[in-house]
Amino acid sequence: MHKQFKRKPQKEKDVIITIKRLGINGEGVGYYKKKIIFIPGALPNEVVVAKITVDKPRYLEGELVRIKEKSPDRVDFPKGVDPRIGGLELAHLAYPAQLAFKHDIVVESLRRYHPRAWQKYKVKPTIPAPSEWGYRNKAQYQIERPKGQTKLGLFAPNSHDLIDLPEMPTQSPLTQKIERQAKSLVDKLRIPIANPYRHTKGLKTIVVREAFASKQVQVTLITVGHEILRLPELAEALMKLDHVVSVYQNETTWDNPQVWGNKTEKLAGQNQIMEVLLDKKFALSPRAFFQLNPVQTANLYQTALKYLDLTPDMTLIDAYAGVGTLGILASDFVKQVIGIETIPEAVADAKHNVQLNHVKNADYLQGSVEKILPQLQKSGVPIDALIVDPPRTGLAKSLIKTLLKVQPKTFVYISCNPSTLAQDLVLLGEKYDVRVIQNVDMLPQTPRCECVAKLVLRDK
Ligand SMILES: C[S@@+](CC[C@H](N)C(=O)[O-])C[C@H]1O[C@@H](n2cnc3c(N)ncnc32)[C@H](O)[C@@H]1O
Repeated sequence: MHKQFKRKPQKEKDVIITIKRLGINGEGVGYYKKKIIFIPGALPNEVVVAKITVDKPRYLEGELVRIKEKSPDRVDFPKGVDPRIGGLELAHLAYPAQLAFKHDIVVESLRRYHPRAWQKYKVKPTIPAPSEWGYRNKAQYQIERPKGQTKLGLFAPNSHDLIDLPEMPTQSPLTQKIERQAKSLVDKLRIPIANPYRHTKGLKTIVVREAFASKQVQVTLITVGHEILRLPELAEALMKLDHVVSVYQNETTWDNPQVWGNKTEKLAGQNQIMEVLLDKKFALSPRAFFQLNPVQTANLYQTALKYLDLTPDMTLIDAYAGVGTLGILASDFVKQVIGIETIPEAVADAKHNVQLNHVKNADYLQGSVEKILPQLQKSGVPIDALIVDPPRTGLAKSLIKTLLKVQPKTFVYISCNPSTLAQDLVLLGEKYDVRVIQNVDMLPQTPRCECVAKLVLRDK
């Protein structure tokens, strides 16, 4: 008999762990036989029973079985909500402790990469979100039809389990309602659904975005393939729902690892939906980035504008501009704004938003900041003030080199990833000191951070 069959199956043993801290993904971190172990759902100072699920040379992963000693910061997970859903990693932690955790994550990132004089940085307490629940303006649900039954929802992490119409307490109620209604219409019209196993054409994802100020809703139907049976009828039916004013199709392919494909086409209604922030209007088309928590975005932008110390003689570069939000808000306080953004639709929205707000001193350029900023410098544009708001990957090394040459006098860095922020500050530390970092909680119940750092040129 093969050796494998002679051995008795080893029963997985439960282990007892004292949780020391939270990891960057919000999981409890402890040690078992000197090896680090990550246990989602466990909290600092708790003693828990866990089952080891992953055993790698450098770390372990465990599943929480039972809490032996409970943290005073533990709160009940929202009732009726599937705990496997992503985006609720901290929903079992009291909100003040979530804010403290987000502050500590920033300090830990600084400690890890130790940019010059980091101990002197003032890392301010996290600004709480006005609402801890119902704040998300966008729902992006996947669609499948196993055994003829339509399912629309979110995948449980690391699985092919699609949780159908999940109760999602951080999502705005209107976006959830439209997703539910969209599912019924897809079902009624028997719209073909893209099959992930057979790689067939059809509907793959339904994105619902709400502009909080106007209550206008835009629905984007992401499809594999272009010609999908009865899709125009679905668009018409969606337009009849309350609040829906715009329906688009975005086309993707099975080999695209991103949710969104490159081709976007309007099927019905308006081109954009209208959001309002700090008394300025922002028209949004489907692929343009917009913060997920519009109410808290006002606090984020006000912090950034305050740290910029703008004066009327300055030229401000709004780098990674999205639909032009920060530049348009800053335009009242400077001589000129130049925005830079890669996505053509976002640039078109930014230009449109400049006109909507009767702004006369702002223009938006399409392309990468890495390419366009050196061109602006060469053509003699004075780069007095700079705001960067990059994706999670942070700034490209080539851009940092350019910035160290250009040396804008006032410089604000908005970051959604404290780890890349700290790494970029190491390089920027050659010329810049950091005065203050303000964390703004954009996404309660998640471990995600958003920080605003104020950089000042060091006196030689
Ligand atoms: C985090 S969003 C910030 C958008 C905007 N500042 C806001 O607050 O709404 C980052 C934006 O940068 C754009 N982007 C990503 N890489 C870029 C690059 N290399 N150059 C210019 N824009 C880029 C993305 O398309 C996205 O709109």
